[in-house]
Amino acid sequence: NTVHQLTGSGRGVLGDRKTFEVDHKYGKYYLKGTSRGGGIKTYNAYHVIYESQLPGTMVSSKTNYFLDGAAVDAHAYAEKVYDYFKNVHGRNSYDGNGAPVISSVHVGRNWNNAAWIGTQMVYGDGDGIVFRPLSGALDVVGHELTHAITEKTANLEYHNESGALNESISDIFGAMVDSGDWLLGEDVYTPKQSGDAFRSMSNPTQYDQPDHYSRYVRLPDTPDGDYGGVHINSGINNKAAYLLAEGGTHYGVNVTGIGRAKTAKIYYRALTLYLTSRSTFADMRQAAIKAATDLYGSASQEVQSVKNAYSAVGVY
Ligand SMILES: O=C(NO)[C@]12CC[C@H](CC1)C2
Ligand SMILES: [Ca+2]
Ligand SMILES: [Zn+2]
Repeated sequence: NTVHQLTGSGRGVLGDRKTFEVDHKYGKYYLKGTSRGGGIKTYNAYHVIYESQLPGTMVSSKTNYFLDGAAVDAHAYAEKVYDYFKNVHGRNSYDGNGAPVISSVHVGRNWNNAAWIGTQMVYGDGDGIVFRPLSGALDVVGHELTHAITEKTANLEYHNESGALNESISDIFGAMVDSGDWLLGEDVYTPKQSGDAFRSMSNPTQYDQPDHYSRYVRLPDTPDGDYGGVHINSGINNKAAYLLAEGGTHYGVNVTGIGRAKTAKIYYRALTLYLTSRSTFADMRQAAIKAATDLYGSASQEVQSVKNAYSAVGVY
């Protein structure tokens, strides 16, 4: 089915030039691609006050060159994340059935955050101190779209251990799509300070996350308690995933790395077939073992490494 793709271009948040699919109508170009599933569309929510006014106004330009860096990155990175899940995992959009991917940028006022709100992605501009516009990080876009996939599959409840797994799964696929490192948000975090990140999967403790179950942080299941510390305790499962891919010795336990690609396949299969809405960390260990067994056999190195990675972070 040859779809006539129109190509637009622009510079992203970091000033880097990129190209992406656009639409042309009534003499204007739009950030709307139709060749991926039900389409990828990017909106400007600058004037939006209430959530009911989302997504806002579809981003347009008189030419096929776009000047809004946050919009350029939200659109181009949504294409990359769509392509990753389609080409690597055979999944057609976040629902597996070609759901349109909708993003809004310039949401809120200097909002230091981004989110999947159940129907679309929303990105703040950041305050220029803590964050620059958050769609400028491919791992953030991957993180948010993975929340949508999780919601459509395991639907891990967003609190306590299942919520920490929900967060970790989003970090894992954010890191897989942004395949150069094990950091999260490094491209948009603290623009005035180089070399730091919002989270580290290779060394969660660097940004005050636990890297062992014995260090699990019990917090109230309230907004102020980060719903039981979902963005804190995700470090434990993040460390396990990092060890599974790269290997290492952690708290005296040796893990033989199996590489990023196999690690991604194990977590994708665990997420879509074995995890459920109330899965605990112990359930995560079993789901990963089952997925690795399906994929590589019960006597495989991959299965042994899954067991060792979870033992290394104190999850049995
Ligand atoms: O973890 C997150 N949301 O659940 C973050 C927080 C900062 C980045 C954008 C959104 C990641
Ligand atoms: Ca990264
Ligand atoms: Zn998240």
